[in-house]
Amino acid sequence: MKIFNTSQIQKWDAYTIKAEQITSLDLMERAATACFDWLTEHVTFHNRRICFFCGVGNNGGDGLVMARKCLEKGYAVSVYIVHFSSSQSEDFKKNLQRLIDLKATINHLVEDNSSFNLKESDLIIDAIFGTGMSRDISGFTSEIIQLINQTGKEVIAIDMPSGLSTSSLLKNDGMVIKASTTLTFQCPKLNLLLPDYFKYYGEVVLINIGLSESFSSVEPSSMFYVDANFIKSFFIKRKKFDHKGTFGHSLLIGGSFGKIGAIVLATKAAIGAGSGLTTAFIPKCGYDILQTSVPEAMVEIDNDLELAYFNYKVNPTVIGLGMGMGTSEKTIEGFYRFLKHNSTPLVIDADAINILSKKPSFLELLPPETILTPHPKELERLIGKWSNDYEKIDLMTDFTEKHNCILVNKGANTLVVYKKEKYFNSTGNPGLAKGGSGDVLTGMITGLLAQKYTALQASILGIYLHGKAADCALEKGISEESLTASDVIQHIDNAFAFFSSKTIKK
Ligand SMILES: NC(=O)C1=CN([C@@H]2O[C@H](COP(=O)(O)OP(=O)(O)OC[C@H]3O[C@@H](n4cnc5c(N)ncnc54)[C@H](OP(=O)(O)O)[C@@H]3O)[C@@H](O)[C@H]2O)[C@@H](O)CC1
Ligand SMILES: [K+]
Repeated sequence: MKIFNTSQIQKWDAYTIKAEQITSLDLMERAATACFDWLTEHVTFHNRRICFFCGVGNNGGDGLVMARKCLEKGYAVSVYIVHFSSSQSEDFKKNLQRLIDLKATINHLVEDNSSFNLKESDLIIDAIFGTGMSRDISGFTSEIIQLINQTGKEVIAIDMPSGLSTSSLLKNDGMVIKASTTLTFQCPKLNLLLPDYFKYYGEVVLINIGLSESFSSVEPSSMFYVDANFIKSFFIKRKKFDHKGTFGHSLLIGGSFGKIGAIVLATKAAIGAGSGLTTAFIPKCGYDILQTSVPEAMVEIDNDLELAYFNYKVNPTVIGLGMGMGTSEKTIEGFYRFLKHNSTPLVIDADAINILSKKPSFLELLPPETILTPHPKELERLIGKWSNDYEKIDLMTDFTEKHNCILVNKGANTLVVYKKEKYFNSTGNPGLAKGGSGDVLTGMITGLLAQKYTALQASILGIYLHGKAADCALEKGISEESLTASDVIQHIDNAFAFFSSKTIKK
């Protein structure tokens, strides 16, 4: 799914109105009804008042429609209009009149009369500003936002938490509604994916308001939300006469005394991701462990007791390396010699990334479109410090342009950056924040790259399936706390099933 900015969303809105021959008022009704439906499914109305804080633009209009629908159902409702401007949108005015016709009590908050009282059990709906928020909030509107935040009550934001723009740096930190849930329309917004603003947007729910799909297929964007439909657009299904040679040969290089587990996980994950043949190249101390724990893999060992010679004999399609590899002088020297002679596509993780950070001149030796999979600390060592998420994305962009590589920044909404293109993952859960998850991801991306996927596709498919496998594990009853990297490997099959399964009918 493409991620659009405010002006593109406004274009999309206008396009839908024209294509479907509906009015903007109809679209507002549709959007607010979808939010109301979500509320009725997810919120308890019993013994509870719903307090709508509405601006005077179309976001406020959405709030008014929702308030009307709540009143029609007999729910307890209070409406507060935040008069931040004397000009009101036409659709806001029409919906305000409809509420007045229903004899609803409307409270008007203005500069010199902006107080309100909330009760313990109140639920707040934030419909003050949506995508139209275009400048810093000041005066009594900012006081209202702060008062709402101070109540510490559950807040559901409509489209955007008021005060947060769709896709520009927040300059006035603190002047934004802190929502527990944000019901955003049609497509995710960049600021609803960035870790910096999580404290404002909380859980993000995409509300389909039926905007025209043909617009999003032609409107360009360099930012994408990686969901199931996106994966389907390039997923390769296996064919009857495919054989193991069709799916490449993955070589996983890594491991050191005490860290053989990392290479075991990566090797299993490459196999789980569909690699045709898989070899692990490790120090001798891991030989028995690998052969016993991954019988599907071939194993070769380094001439030294640690990884130093990189003297493997196989001829792989792709190499994934770094997991548990260590950063001793011998390993650094061996890695340098390896890079000098290697032309096989690479996926680089963990200690190999740390070596590249220490020896930036090695970066010139990477084959084109090498995939690097750093966690945030490794990323910082590689590209330098950033002071906000926008700066981080800029640094990642510059790095991938300079070195013609792909960066996979692991975390919630794992981000893949390839030059101007950015891909945010939609799958995964906090259970993945545990040692071993990264080794599994690198193994999976390596196994996918061994097949017929491009480096960018393998990265995107890898992050999606990795997160999906973790989600499937939770669906089977494993908790976020107890989820292990091995659980993720065990559920790769469930993750694939969304795209590749054939149901056998009896
Ligand atoms: N296609 C869709 O997705 C659909 C969207 N819909 C809904 O419409 C929402 C967008 O509505 P909107 O354009 O009227 O803007 P909104 O966010 O209500 O802001 C109101 C006005 O505030 C003003 N203003 C800005 N910053 C300010 C500030 N700091 N301090 C004071 N004033 C400030 C600014 O006016 P200005 O003063 O700049 O002329 C702006 O116009 C969207 O989020 C969604 O909820 C649905 O109804 C239908 C389908
Ligand atoms: K809002």
